[in-house]
Amino acid sequence: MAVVRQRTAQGSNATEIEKKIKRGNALRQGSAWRWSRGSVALLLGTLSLCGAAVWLYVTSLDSEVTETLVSRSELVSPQPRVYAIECSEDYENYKRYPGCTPQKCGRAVTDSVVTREEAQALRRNVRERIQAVIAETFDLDPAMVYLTKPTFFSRINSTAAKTQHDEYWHPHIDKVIHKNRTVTPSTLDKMKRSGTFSAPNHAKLKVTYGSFDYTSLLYLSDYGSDFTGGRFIFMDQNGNRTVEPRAGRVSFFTSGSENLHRVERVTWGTRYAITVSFTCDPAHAISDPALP
Ligand SMILES: O=C(O)CCC(=O)C(=O)O
Ligand SMILES: [Fe+2]
Repeated sequence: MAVVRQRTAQGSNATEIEKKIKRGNALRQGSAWRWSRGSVALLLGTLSLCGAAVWLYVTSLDSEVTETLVSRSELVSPQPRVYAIECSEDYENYKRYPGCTPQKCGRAVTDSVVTREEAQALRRNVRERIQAVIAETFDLDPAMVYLTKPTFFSRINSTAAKTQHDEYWHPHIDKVIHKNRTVTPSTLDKMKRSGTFSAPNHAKLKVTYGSFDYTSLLYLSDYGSDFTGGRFIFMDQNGNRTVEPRAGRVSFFTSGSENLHRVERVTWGTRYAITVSFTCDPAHAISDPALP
């Protein structure tokens, strides 16, 4: 009897132990499951945080951009895409040259004047073709529109600017402003509204180039794949409008304060462009520079 009882006791002990083991296993499995679910959630949380940080970084590179006029991937051909805008009052302060001084103002972009291959090869006759498309777009006599200086090649990367002229990201207008005359009230108003007015900017506005009347830019590299940042930004009263560089793209505009602009800082890679400028004043005309 005693033996049986002992056996029974042993048997019931074994069952208890088995149960405990099973309970222990179940608990361990449960906590392992909870643990792995927790890790997945943590991983997902971290990934989404990283994603959000990257997105914030990319979008904050230039959060002022409100509209892209022409994106890198578009091909504007055969006709230029023209955005007409009202001419600023500046022109009233300058001598008017019939057949050249802007009567209609605006900005335009074309990918068909220079091919990507030609942009890469920097062919000589680029100037005539740009001059022709400007004359056609703004109803000018091409013979009355002269190449002027500076017409230059620019190479921009993310290294620090060496001189003030390398600080291409400041808002500016290309047409010269006489030393003792300040920008027109409407330009100032535009700058104040867009939050870009500051004393140094104001000073810079007085020291841009010579007597540009039409500015053109021939881009030699692609936004997004050759470099990041570096979009061209028109700073309008009601928002900013960008042109994304693309090899072979020619962007051109009247050089008055109707076209206040800047270039975003280049954050990666190298951006190549040629600024080709035109004047109406024969006194500021130059002959074709030899291209490299
Ligand atoms: O390179 C550009 O897109 C614009 C440069 C510019 O604004 C200028 O040369 O005045
Ligand atoms: Fe400019």
